[in-house]
Amino acid sequence: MTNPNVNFKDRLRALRNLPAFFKLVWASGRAMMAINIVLRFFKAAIPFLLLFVGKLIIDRVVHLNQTHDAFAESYLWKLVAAEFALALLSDGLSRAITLMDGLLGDRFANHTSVRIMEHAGLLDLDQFEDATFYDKLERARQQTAGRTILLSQVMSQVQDLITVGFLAAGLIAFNPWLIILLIVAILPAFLGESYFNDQTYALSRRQTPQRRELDYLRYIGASDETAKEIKMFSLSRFIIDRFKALSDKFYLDSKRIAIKRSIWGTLFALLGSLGYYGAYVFIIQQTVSGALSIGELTFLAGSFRQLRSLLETILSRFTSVSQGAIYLSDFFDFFKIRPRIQNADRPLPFPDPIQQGFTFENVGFKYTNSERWANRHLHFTLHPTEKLALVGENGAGKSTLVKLLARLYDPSEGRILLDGHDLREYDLNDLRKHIGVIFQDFLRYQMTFSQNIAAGNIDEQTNKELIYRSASQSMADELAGKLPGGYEQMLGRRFAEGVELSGGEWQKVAIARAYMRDAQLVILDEPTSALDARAEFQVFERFTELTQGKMAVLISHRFSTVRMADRIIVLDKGEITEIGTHEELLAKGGRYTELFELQKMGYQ
Ligand SMILES: Nc1ncnc2c1ncn2[C@@H]1O[C@H](COP(=O)(O)OP(=O)(O)OP(=O)(O)O)[C@@H](O)[C@H]1O
Repeated sequence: MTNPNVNFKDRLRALRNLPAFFKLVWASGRAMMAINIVLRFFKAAIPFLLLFVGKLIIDRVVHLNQTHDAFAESYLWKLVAAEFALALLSDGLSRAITLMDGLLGDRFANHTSVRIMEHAGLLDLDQFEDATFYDKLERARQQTAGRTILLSQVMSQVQDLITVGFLAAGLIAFNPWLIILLIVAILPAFLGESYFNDQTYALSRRQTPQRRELDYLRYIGASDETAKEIKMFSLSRFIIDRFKALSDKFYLDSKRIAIKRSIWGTLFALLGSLGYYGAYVFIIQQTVSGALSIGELTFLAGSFRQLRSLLETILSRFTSVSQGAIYLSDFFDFFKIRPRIQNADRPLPFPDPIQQGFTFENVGFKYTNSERWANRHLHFTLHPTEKLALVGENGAGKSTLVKLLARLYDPSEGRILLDGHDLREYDLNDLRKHIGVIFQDFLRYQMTFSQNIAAGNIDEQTNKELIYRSASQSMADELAGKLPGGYEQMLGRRFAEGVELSGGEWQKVAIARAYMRDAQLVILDEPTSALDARAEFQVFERFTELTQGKMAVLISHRFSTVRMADRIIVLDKGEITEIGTHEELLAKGGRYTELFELQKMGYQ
């Protein structure tokens, strides 16, 4: 993790993110951004113009008090009309700017959310399993609202700087020392502000993992998916207590900084007021002595007051802009994460049909966050048209093996060949298209029955015939007949009118996904565990029939299913201990026989 302590230099450096940021904003709404800039430019000139016209009006009034000049009077009313017009314009511009900011902000938020999802879609499975990565993803995601605010902050900053330019020009024309007095009065407040922002940022970074935990607790504490278990185990209190302990700590840490900040802020504001009144006294003295007109007095006092508040706003906004820019680093850092599993420079097309099969050559694999080998010394070939079953106790490495086969991970040692070429040489998209996998923890999409099946090959989502056929092949079609909405029935409980399915029913729906694509290799990683013995037998019998001429890998703990395979691999602690047909393995009297006998006993 990067150092959570930031200093002024880091802040300035973070501003370098702004051009890339504005490029993104520009991409999400060109016309809106251009209009916004023009509006803000006009708005920037108005405070100066108002003060200036005000000065002219007062001087004219004073002049009229002394001489009754009809021409001067009509000029006075023109000035008043101009000031009124300026006030109206200012109001109109403010509203238009707020509207543009809001609309542009919404577009930008949508645009970046899409970019985050697109990028996340490219990343590797093991990157999602890494906590540091998750923190980055979380920060990138979380600050969507912050980035929208940053957008209008930067725009306002530029606008205010232009206004300062106008006002300062007027002030300098009168007395440049007033500007220096102004800066001296404001600087301490700025430094204090920036110090406390650094503290807040460091705190919020330190708290990211805990915030994730809080979100998680909030989720398991109150969600449709968790309610059943939480109730039965009476876990509610446990979760609430954990949530409270964490959130109280959060609160105390933030409170400490907020109090310190408020005390110092008051002191610094006092300094600012001293500076202002010093200048005010000076201007009054000059007016009394006759060096300035009353109009000039109001103009200068007004300019000084507005400059002070503008500069304070600009300086404190600088800390929040740079703060936002630092958060932007997190955002851009997320986009810098590159998937390790990538296409070769000149990728090979997936062989169609496969000639020699998949060969594991001394393949070993360790998960990034683990020291243990999940698979080791894997040596075997999966031949074309062969049905292979994987058997082993929990944690033996069966799922890992199939994830390697589908190239969700690359081996840590050894290699996997497909028709004599390393799997890494093939086009990834092509590979994924030709391999169909249904995992034990397949997703239960809170979508319609039909969409749940189409998920297996989303390009064919409108191909009703294919969807019906796949459902019938996995025996999910009987279920559709019973649902009130048929194939268009919403599944799950999250959305209105959704119907929840039983575990086994969900599994049949998931298996239908495997039939949606014409894959050359189909992997079923135990998606049948919730089916009753007869249903599982039927599902696999059909599966074997329907995938004739194709390669398949099956994982199941039921031997009635396993024995349907042409060959069986027995895994133990990640390594292959036996390999052969059901009969060969039984004849051997080894681990397979032992597991087989155990299960037989269970059925007696
Ligand atoms: N994402 C992961 N990160 C770290 N370790 C993991 C991960 N997934 C699995 N493992 C570890 O790798 C080993 C093999 O797990 P795998 O899921 O391949 O076993 P399995 O044979 O499929 O088990 P089961 O029959 O319970 O599904 C286990 O020790 C497990 O703890």
